[in-house]
Amino acid sequence: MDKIIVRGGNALHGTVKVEGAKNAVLPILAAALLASKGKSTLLDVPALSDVNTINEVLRHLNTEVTYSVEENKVVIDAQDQLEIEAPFEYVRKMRASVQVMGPLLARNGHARVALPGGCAIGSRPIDLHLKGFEAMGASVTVGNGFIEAKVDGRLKGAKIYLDFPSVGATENIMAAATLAEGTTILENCAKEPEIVDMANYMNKMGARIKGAGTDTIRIEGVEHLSGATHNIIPDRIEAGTFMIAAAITNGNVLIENAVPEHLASVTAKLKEMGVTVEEENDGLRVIGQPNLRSVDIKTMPHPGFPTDMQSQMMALMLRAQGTGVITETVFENRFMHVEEFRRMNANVKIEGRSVIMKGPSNLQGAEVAATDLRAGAALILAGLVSEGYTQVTELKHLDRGYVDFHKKLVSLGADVERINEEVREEATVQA
Ligand SMILES: CC(=O)N[C@H]1[C@@H](OP(=O)(O)OP(=O)(O)OC[C@H]2O[C@@H](n3ccc(=O)[nH]c3=O)[C@H](O)[C@@H]2O)O[C@H](CO)[C@@H](O)[C@@H]1O
Ligand SMILES: C=C(OP(=O)(O)O)C(=O)O
Repeated sequence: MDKIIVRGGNALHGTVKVEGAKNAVLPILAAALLASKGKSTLLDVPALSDVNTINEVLRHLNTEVTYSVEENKVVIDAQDQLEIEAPFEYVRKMRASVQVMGPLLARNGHARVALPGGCAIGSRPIDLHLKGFEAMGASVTVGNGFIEAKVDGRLKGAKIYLDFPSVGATENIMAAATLAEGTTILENCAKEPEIVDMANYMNKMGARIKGAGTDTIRIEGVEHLSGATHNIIPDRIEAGTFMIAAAITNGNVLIENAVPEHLASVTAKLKEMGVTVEEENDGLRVIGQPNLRSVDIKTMPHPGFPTDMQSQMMALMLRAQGTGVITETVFENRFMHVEEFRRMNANVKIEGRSVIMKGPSNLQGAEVAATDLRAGAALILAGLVSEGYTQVTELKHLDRGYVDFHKKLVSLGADVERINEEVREEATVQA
């Protein structure tokens, strides 16, 4: 089992380059299933374990997927008749596998996807996705651990209002609607930059989508879509994580490829705390400052403060003066990292959906577990400013969303090492 060992104390300096966005590439790879003619070529694809998982799902569904990790490129040929089923072995590894449901239903008139179940951050139902498919004429049944959706002929365009601006539901319904008969109007939909990226890709395939990035999306269905070439947008959450790495260590880092508009809410909170954030031609420069002020933060759908930055921001807030409050409104249970922070001597407590921090905490190195993907990054960030050594385990979560996280930190001057415990034990036995 791998672990990352961090020795705190080094300020980070230099330039770090952001990869393509995990949350854009996953639904876009799923949408590649819509192309019954030609191949799709996706560029700037990050080398993440989640990308391997979705590629496996696509192969299982009878597409040909060629992945060149060195070139950050995936080519998908989905022209043959597709299979209909995404089994549990994939969905349990990665919930985003459910994003194949809309494209499969639209292309095959039939899709069977294993029920995703909950995960470390909450129960995460997909009722809104399913209501959307039903509104477009599909019949949806749940049984034996699967969700099955079927439609006779084509889906029908419909007016659909989402009770909550769910990212996944917006993407799944938008993809399904591209091949529906007539027009779909999706209201109160999610406005995340990844949705705009996915709509841009599908429009290149021949779809007719307008309004992505606003709260109403209008999709005029077409008869077929063709493969297209598309560059994935930069990962705003990876960028935000490195912004915090610079701020927390009192460093000075240029985060290359960061898109300022995608990070407006994160930048605003960092500035409110006293951190310097400057726009440069090729990204954002973050310059840490001593004596940070505590702030109050509420996670919200985009353009609000992203839930995927909540735990990293908590690491920074632990270092600020005074009382700060973070309220999580998007997921019901995204505070598993709080107990791990406490093991590092953090002064932090949970009250309902809020976490209250009285700072600054004198953080101490400890052995901690990455309870989810962003928690893993947040614990490493806290380790950068802790006394002594921090060991972070359960790195499979981190690898879902960060490419070479420890190597990038090392290139900025951090004292971070990734070790493989089994290899180390073997070496000890041999010695
Ligand atoms: C692969 C991907 O892009 N993942 C992102 C996506 O997840 P995901 O698409 O799963 O997130 P959603 O926006 O759908 O979920 C937000 C909230 O809505 C609830 N909900 C959602 C759908 C539904 O049918 N019913 C329902 O109740 C969820 O339980 C959750 O509490 O957006 C989240 C919110 O920005 C991010 O944290 C994830 O990183
Ligand atoms: C929660 C996240 O991702 P997923 O929806 O893939 O679990 C995340 O990226 O922080």
